[in-house]
Amino acid sequence: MSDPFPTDRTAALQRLADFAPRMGRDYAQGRNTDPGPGRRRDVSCLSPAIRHRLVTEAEVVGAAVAGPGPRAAEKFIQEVFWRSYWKGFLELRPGMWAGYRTAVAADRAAIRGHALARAEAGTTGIGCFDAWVDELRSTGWLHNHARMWFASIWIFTLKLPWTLGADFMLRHLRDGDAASNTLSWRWVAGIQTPGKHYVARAENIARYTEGRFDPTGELEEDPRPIDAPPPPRAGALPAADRLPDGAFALLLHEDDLHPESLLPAGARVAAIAGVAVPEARSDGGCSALVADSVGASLADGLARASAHWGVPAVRVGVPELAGWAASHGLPVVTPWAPVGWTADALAGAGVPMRRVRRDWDSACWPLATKGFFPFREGIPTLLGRLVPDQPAGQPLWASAR
Ligand SMILES: Cc1cc2nc3c(=O)[nH]c(=O)nc-3n(C[C@H](O)[C@H](O)[C@H](O)COP(=O)(O)OP(=O)(O)OC[C@H]3O[C@@H](n4cnc5c(N)ncnc54)[C@H](O)[C@@H]3O)c2cc1C
Repeated sequence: MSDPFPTDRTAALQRLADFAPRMGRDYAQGRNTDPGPGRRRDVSCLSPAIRHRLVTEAEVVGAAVAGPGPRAAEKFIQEVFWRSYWKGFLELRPGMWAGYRTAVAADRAAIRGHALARAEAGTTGIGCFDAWVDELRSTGWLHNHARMWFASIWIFTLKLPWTLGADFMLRHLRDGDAASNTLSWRWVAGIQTPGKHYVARAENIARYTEGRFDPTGELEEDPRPIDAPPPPRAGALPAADRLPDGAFALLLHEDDLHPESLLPAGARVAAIAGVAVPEARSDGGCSALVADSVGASLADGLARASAHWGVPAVRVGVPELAGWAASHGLPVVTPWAPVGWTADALAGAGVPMRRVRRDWDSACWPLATKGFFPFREGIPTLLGRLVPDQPAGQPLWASAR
């Protein structure tokens, strides 16, 4: 069977085109159901491609607008904006990522007994949970609803620290993302929206897995939310840099692999390199599947960039970056790496870089000051600004509902 998760832009665009007709009613009705690997038709499975920007959010939302239309595809469009919301939320509060990394290390050092090992090995005896561990390890992906159930069972039934669950998932996810993963785990635990936790219920799992699993009697269904301080207040989004007037060296990384649409026509790219450190996402590294998937996506980005600007492109390690930059003697330009392990690695590379940011991010991120629902009110305006070609006769949905 071909890989269900595209690692090159051509395959991702094909997947996008194939799924676009299902972004309306099919998605709205079927997105919560997980019929299992090989049988999913009502979700796009595009998250690794979007996470690396083999296809951009603007292209994905543009396909929904041009296909079923903004009203019919409202639910799908909102889900893509959840990603932008989470990215913005962390970008305005970078200390949450550093705090999470510290907490993972502390919780790992403090944990006693074998419960963590059983959870990570998928030998808890809870059939659905053990199957999701197996699926996560073998495919690098889980359906959104399964991620919610998984995190809830990890926290409230197995009573393991949420940080270690987030770390385990992140090591194995091909779409692994500092913002979406950390903040979704916080949300399930009830510390992102304080006091509101997500409780996995056997009846809900049986219904939305179409009877593949029925953990009746196996789950803690009346837990208290985790007690922790609320998220910090939002800070300001740092300004992005301007492109140099003359030639520059372009440094790509796993957070944005479509430089053809990031840089303006006429940009004078004279050298290209790419860096990927997926193993830096956790002190425990990442799975081989994740490393291969990220590496293949970066290789595709480098090959396209090389063809587009007509200069060679090489993959380099972080320790070689300073030498690569010095050998070209040009200013280094890089897509804005959002808060996470790549930004951490680039900041420690000792190379001055100009960080350029997409209009999408500059428009969305500053709005992530409060909860998603106030953010959602701004989506029609964002759509009008970021997805210009709205079909006639299909106005955006009304913002207040
Ligand atoms: C505990 C937990 C951890 C998660 N960790 C990650 C992660 O590390 N990386 C990641 O990309 N997503 C994460 N998600 C969000 C979501 O599960 C995946 O994005 C989604 O399952 C991807 O499937 P899809 O591509 O078929 O999405 P579709 O339903 O087809 O949606 C289209 C796109 O919208 C975005 N999207 C959809 N739902 C969400 C959501 N709830 N939050 C953020 N973006 C969303 C994704 O880019 C997705 O590809 C997590 C969710 C939970 C509950």
